[in-house]
Amino acid sequence: MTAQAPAPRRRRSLAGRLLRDPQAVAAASVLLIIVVLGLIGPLLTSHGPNEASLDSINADPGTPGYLLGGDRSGQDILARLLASINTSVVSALIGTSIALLVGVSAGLVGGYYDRIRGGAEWLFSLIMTFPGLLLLIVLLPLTKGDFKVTMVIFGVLLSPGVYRLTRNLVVGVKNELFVDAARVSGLSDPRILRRHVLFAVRGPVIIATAFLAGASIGVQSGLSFLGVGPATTPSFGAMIAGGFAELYTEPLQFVWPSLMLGMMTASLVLFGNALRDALEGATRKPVKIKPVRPEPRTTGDAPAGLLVVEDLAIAYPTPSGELREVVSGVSLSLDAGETLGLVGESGSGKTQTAFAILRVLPAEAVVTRGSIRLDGREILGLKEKDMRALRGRSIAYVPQEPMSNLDPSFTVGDQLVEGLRAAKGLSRKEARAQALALLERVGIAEPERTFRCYPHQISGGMAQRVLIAGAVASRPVLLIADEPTTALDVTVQAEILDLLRDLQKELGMALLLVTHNFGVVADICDRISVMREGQIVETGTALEVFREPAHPYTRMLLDCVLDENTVRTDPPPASVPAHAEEEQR
Ligand SMILES: Nc1ncnc2c1ncn2[C@@H]1O[C@H](COP(=O)(O)OP(=O)(O)OP(=O)(O)O)[C@@H](O)[C@H]1O
Repeated sequence: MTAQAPAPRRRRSLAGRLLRDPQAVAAASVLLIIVVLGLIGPLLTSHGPNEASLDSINADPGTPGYLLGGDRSGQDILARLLASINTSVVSALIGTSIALLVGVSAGLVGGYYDRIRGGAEWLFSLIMTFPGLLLLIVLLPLTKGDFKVTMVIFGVLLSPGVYRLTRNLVVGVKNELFVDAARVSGLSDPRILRRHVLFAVRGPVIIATAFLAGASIGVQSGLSFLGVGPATTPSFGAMIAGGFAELYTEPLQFVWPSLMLGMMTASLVLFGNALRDALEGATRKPVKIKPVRPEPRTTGDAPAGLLVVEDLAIAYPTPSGELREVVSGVSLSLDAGETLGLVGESGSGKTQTAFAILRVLPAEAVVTRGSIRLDGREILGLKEKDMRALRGRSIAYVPQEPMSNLDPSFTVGDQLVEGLRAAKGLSRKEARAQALALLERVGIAEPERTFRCYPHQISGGMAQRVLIAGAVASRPVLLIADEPTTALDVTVQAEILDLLRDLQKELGMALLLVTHNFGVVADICDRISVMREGQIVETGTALEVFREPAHPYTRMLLDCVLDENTVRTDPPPASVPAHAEEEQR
């Protein structure tokens, strides 16, 4: 039986992903309708936005020729509203383009060339010190209140944010191998920047664009609300200011422009969020699965055992929103006091299976089907409170990287005592005595001294012994050890395996040993399950699997294990230096 590689899934285009997102579709539709209304504004109204008539001062909505009524200057509210859309759109286009042009170009160059970065940092820090809105008001004599010139300046004021975003992204990708490869292949720097670096950083910059557009519209409206700029420029801000004055008598004059401004900026922000999800991949809420109730055992052939995993499947959402299975239908069982080796190459899903049993999978992981029973009790679907009671008591865990699993801020003793008190409700004194006894039991020569040490003061092997001491403290029925020796010296590896085997016998624990190394399982495991691409391809007793591996993948893994026959026996060439010969011996 050979496991089939999953067929590659086609990745949807950005437009395709946006079209499937209701938020993106709704926000883009609202924006499109508003922009089109602005463009065809002259066709929808019989008056120009600046045309005033004494007869139409505060005209009621529905007055012939004044669908939304007249304002306090006798101007058509609808005509001004539609013309204000155009002012906003032009403001957004100018402000965003200038910010992107200045910020992205400087960010690309500043991020790529270290020698230019210092000057660029200084310049953009200087720009950031200017108080934006105030500066735009102070520059009024220069801009003559023209909103287009004002937006050019505002674009420059927005550029430091874009510069920093781009610079950080470029610094992150410029040492990637694909950029080195482009350099080695003889591409010029400008071409590398345009083709490889800009392409790699485009996502966050595109997302920022929607927010820059919203900011430009907001500032243009804010300035015209304050009366900066000629009254002949139709703007939501000026309309809101006018409506404010008539708030109590003609509240609708205030409502229309506020509503339109709110809809435009909210749609831009929502569209920006949808763009981010589409480009960077949204994190799905983890799907809660219903616990699989154990079937009543009428026939007696249902698998029994301390730990029974049946048809377990774990998946992760991909950026396109589809689920990718990393564990597909794993079944295994472990009796009390038994040792099962879960073996497979890197990425085969061993750790994911172990994490599912411990119920510590990342939040984005989705258990799509299956059942995990410990002593007949279904673990999937168990309340987190109940699961916490199991973890560290009935099920314990020994990790791969002992050093990174000890908190550097606390002594070894503090960490053991804390764990013991939480698990067994002991007094500080009792917990200390037990911790010292445990340290001695796991083979630490000077328990008192180690108890007072911080993690950086002990070796990796000692740290692993400390973690094993903590794991077995509450006499768990199941110990899961995930590559417990991978990070250790070869000599220490054997000692740690011996310790695990001794403790397992002494305490009668079941041991699930996750490893990629057949050598490790050879002398410690009763049974072996071989995993490949998320599936178990073979299970058997250690003897069966080593003597007669049934699956070609198992045979391949076994062939990778070095034995005496693979050691070179031919004499070293004459040119090998003496010290190298010494080492070979
Ligand atoms: N947070 C995650 N998001 C998406 N995929 C993940 C995540 N964590 C793990 N995977 C994927 O799950 C698959 C199985 O990973 P797992 O860590 O179980 O492998 P493993 O067999 O334990 O290998 P190793 O010995 O290298 O840890 C891998 O393809 C990995 O890329």
